[in-house]
Amino acid sequence: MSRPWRFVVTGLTGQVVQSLAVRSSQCEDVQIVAIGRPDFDLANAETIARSIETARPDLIVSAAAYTAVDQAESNESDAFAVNAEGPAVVARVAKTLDVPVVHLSTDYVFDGSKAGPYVESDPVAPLGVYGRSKLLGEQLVASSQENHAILRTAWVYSPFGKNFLRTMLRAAETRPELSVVDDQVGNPTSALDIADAILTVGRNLLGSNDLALRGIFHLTGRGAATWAEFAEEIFRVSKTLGGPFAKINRISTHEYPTPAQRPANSQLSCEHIAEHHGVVLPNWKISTGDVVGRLTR
Ligand SMILES: NC(=O)C1=CN([C@@H]2O[C@H](COP(=O)(O)OP(=O)(O)OC[C@H]3O[C@@H](n4cnc5c(N)ncnc54)[C@H](OP(=O)(O)O)[C@@H]3O)[C@@H](O)[C@H]2O)C=CC1
Ligand SMILES: Cc1cn([C@H]2C[C@H](O)[C@@H](COP(=O)(O)OP(=O)(O)O[C@H]3O[C@@H](C)C(=O)[C@@H](O)[C@H]3O)O2)c(=O)[nH]c1=O
Ligand SMILES: [Mg+2]
Repeated sequence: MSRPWRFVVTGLTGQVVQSLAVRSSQCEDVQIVAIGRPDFDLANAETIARSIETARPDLIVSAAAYTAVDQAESNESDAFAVNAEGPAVVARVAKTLDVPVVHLSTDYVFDGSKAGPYVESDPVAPLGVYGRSKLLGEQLVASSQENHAILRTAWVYSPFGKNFLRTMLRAAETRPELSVVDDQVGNPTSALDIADAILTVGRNLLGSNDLALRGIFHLTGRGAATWAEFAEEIFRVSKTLGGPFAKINRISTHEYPTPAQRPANSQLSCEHIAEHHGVVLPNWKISTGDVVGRLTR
């Protein structure tokens, strides 16, 4: 067999990076090489080219980001450096090396005013700094390296790092009831499923010059939920496994004030990636059960 493809992934401890390490260990044809701070710092452009070149990528997965949505409101220059200017440099290096880029983006590029699921061509109108910085990141990546796939995902959870699912399980260890917003609808997505999709999309980009494989794609778990419904499912499963449990009080957004405004509806339609890359993620309840199981075992 020929040597495995080297997928160089930005970030060391991120949910998607760690999930790629898990999933690639189950396949022979892809090796994951993670690069991160201090050697590779998106906020320090001089570190970017050298660390990518040293890692000798066949493909770059641009997964690192400033993901603290509320903090971004008061740290605009940091968010734009990490989510927009840094990824632009990454994409320019990819162009120089002639390797494809898979770049991750977010449902928060939309304002949530649409009635149904958003398609890739729907108008963007981010509500906050995080969404605006990620949108500029998409635009700079796309214009720097045409050989790209931008994957917009949403509501990412996993056994790793900081995410809503782990926040809920931890909170339930000390509190019998939790109040969670029930008027924001989206698509909870397991980072382990995202990792499987990135492996498939990456192989497709390396295997074909077809333009239909390039561009923006929505990539989320199947099915929609409110944050309160997501929390209830987390605890339904956790309870059956003898893990933490809390009763959910369904509240509205105005009862849970936050620095950043979030879209009321950020459901994404994933037909485009199904058609062109053959990628369909499991229903969010299936993967939520899997992740709660991994954490409660
Ligand atoms: N989390 C979510 O709910 C969603 C995420 N996304 C997008 O998916 C991608 C992956 O997200 P996720 O895995 O959850 O991210 P995490 O929040 O779990 O991790 C963020 C990663 O970014 C890295 N990072 C942050 N700042 C820098 C920097 N200055 N230089 C280098 N690396 C840096 C961190 O590095 P370190 O390891 O050093 O801490 C970490 O590895 C991101 O692009 C995000 O915008 C999209 C929709 C939803
Ligand atoms: C912890 C908590 C949150 N909430 C609300 C706040 C918010 O509206 C919603 C989710 O809160 P979080 O802070 O976990 O989620 P948030 O940081 O908004 O998550 C977003 O992260 C970025 C990176 C993305 O790209 C998005 O797709 C999305 O996943 O739940 C409650 O109502 N009760 C609670 O106890
Ligand atoms: Mg492998």
